[in-house]
Amino acid sequence: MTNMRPPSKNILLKVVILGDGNVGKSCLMNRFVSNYFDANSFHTIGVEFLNKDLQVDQKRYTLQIWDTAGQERFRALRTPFYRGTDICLLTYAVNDRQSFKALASWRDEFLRYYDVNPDRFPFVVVGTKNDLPAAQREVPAEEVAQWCQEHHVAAYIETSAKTSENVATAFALAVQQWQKFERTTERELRAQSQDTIDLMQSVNLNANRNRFCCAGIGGRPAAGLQDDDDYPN
Ligand SMILES: Nc1nc2c(ncn2[C@@H]2O[C@H](COP(=O)(O)OP(=O)(O)OP(=O)(O)O)[C@@H](O)[C@H]2O)c(=O)[nH]1
Repeated sequence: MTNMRPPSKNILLKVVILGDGNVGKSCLMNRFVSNYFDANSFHTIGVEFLNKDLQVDQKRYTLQIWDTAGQERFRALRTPFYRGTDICLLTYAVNDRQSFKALASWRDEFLRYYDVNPDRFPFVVVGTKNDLPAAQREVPAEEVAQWCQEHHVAAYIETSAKTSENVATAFALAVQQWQKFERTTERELRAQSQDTIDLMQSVNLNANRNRFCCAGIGGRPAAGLQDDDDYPN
């Protein structure tokens, strides 16, 4: 019995990373999963995924991280993988204004292929290449914060796959956003099931009333419905 492993209690979450080509999506994933940085990373073709276990707020998760190809010509290869996503990271590079401007179209593309309510889905904006000198920065943090506010994205973080700064924090933040929406959904489901129970109670009351009614019209009700107190012999 010593080699029996306890069942895994990890919650599996599918995380998709989107953003323009060259912003650093593959490097972000590789730094997080393998603690590795490739200064000559090649373009991704289609999608690639890696798993990584993570503990957030005393809960254990397995993140299934999908790194997608940012180049337009690979659109048809990446979009079939959007369905079933739990968390979407929208990435841009702090030294590439165009990649920041493209965030809205990445979000739109995601929503076109995975029909979820954008206001209730954990999108997280991730700035990459935060290690670059200030003189190369093309996207001020305040502008990103404003974009997030306008698009109802609650979380934004800048990272560097090169130095590791904020990489693990970005994924933990993303899980926390997921937890937030999950808790809201759970609360609503609980409230709904409470309503259902109340509804069932009123249905039962009606059922009792019908039973008396049937007895009055047609004599004795069917055997299964009879209550000895109500129908004395
Ligand atoms: N300075 C710096 N360079 C980075 C960082 N992350 C990635 N890079 C570089 O940016 C280039 C592109 O990185 P990738 O991770 O391949 O970019 P990608 O977004 O996956 O690109 P596609 O596969 O074409 O979508 C590579 O030369 C990386 O070395 C970073 O944090 N800092």
